Amino acid sequence: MRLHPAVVAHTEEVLREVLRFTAPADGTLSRYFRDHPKLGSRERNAIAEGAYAVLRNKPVYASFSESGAGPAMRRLALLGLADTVGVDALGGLAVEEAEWLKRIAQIDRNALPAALRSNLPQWLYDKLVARDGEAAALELADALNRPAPLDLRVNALKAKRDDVIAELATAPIACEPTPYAPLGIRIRKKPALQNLPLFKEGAIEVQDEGSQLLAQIVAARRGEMVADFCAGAGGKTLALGAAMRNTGRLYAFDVSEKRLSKLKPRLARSGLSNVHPVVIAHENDAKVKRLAAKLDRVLVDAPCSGLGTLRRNPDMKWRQTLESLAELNAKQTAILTSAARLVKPGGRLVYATCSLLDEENEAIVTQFIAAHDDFVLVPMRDVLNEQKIALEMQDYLKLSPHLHQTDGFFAAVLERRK
Ligand SMILES: C[S@@+](CC[C@H](N)C(=O)[O-])C[C@H]1O[C@@H](n2cnc3c(N)ncnc32)[C@H](O)[C@@H]1O
Repeated sequence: MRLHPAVVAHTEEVLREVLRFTAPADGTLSRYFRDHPKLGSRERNAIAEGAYAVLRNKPVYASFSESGAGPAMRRLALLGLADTVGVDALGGLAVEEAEWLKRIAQIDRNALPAALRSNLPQWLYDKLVARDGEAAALELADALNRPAPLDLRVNALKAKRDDVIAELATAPIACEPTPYAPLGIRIRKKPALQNLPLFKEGAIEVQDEGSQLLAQIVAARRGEMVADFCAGAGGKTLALGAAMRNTGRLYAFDVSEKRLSKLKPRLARSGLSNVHPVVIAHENDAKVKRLAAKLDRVLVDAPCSGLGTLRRNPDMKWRQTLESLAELNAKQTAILTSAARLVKPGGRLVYATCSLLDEENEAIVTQFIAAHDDFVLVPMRDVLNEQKIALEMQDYLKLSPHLHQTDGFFAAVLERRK
């Protein structure tokens, strides 16, 4: 069945806002749908998919839309929709539009110049090519430009992975265990989970496998004192709290009250009572300082460019610049330095980002170790061995979508000397 002809106009309208890049695209889309309550779920999906395709493929679409007729935004919307829902599903196309889309479909995209085909901003493409070479950079770009699957984490306090997979199968939701994370489940489609008893009862949470692995390498144990320094909406906090079997004390710090408030309903579902969310003014807040040298584990999931999550947030690549990167680097160093003070002798500090860039990752850690001789790097291969995770790594955890089918993540484990 064809989509309502208004879908193209809605996609055009939402793109006009999204492409200003003044706010995250997911928020803009949610607001748009709230303002247009009459749109059905099929239409909403098509509009969102179409708009995301434009964000993913903006440079290639811009070159395609040099041909064709009609308003530029409509051409972009048509390209996005044609690539996702397909031309045949689109209602209300003018004859010349349908013919133009057919001509575009014949173009061999692999024959386009490499930088254009990467669909990355030039500065980012140049950085990746300089580091990895053109072939690897293109492979990475290609994986980053595809939608991600939906990963779940099973809450070990409430269920077992095999039982959850069996229950999902009855829904019916086709899924499989994730290859590396012991509690992960991967779903290829995007079913609505909110109404499933498994979700309502807190047996499952949405969390990328890479993010689950980050929480696991923190290796928080029963009865320990732990801080998730940049907890946000608590994706990793929930995994840490469950790993601690709901014992000990887990502080969830963040400067954003709004983000931290999103942790509350998730905590209620999870059944965790060992988590203490604390809004802090900045990384040197007195609430942080009084925990100096008291904690067994501190996770710094630092604010970063988010370029490892382009599969889910394709607008990030257009919202980051070399200037914003430099600002982030200063913040990352400041937060890591302050969080380090909380670690007790023999305790561990984990620095993590969802960035793919060395300057937000290795460079921050190397600089930190050079300035703090009381911390030593624990090679990631040892940490992964301890945790029985079958991943080949050297000193650091470096996950990327083209190699591990996860979002891009980085992590380093540092131990405070006794
Ligand atoms: C990568 S996000 C955290 C995501 C979260 N850990 C999760 O797994 O869902 C980084 C977080 O750092 C927070 N942040 C920024 N500056 C901070 C600071 N100075 N101290 C603590 N948190 C900060 C941001 O508000 C944001 O929520």
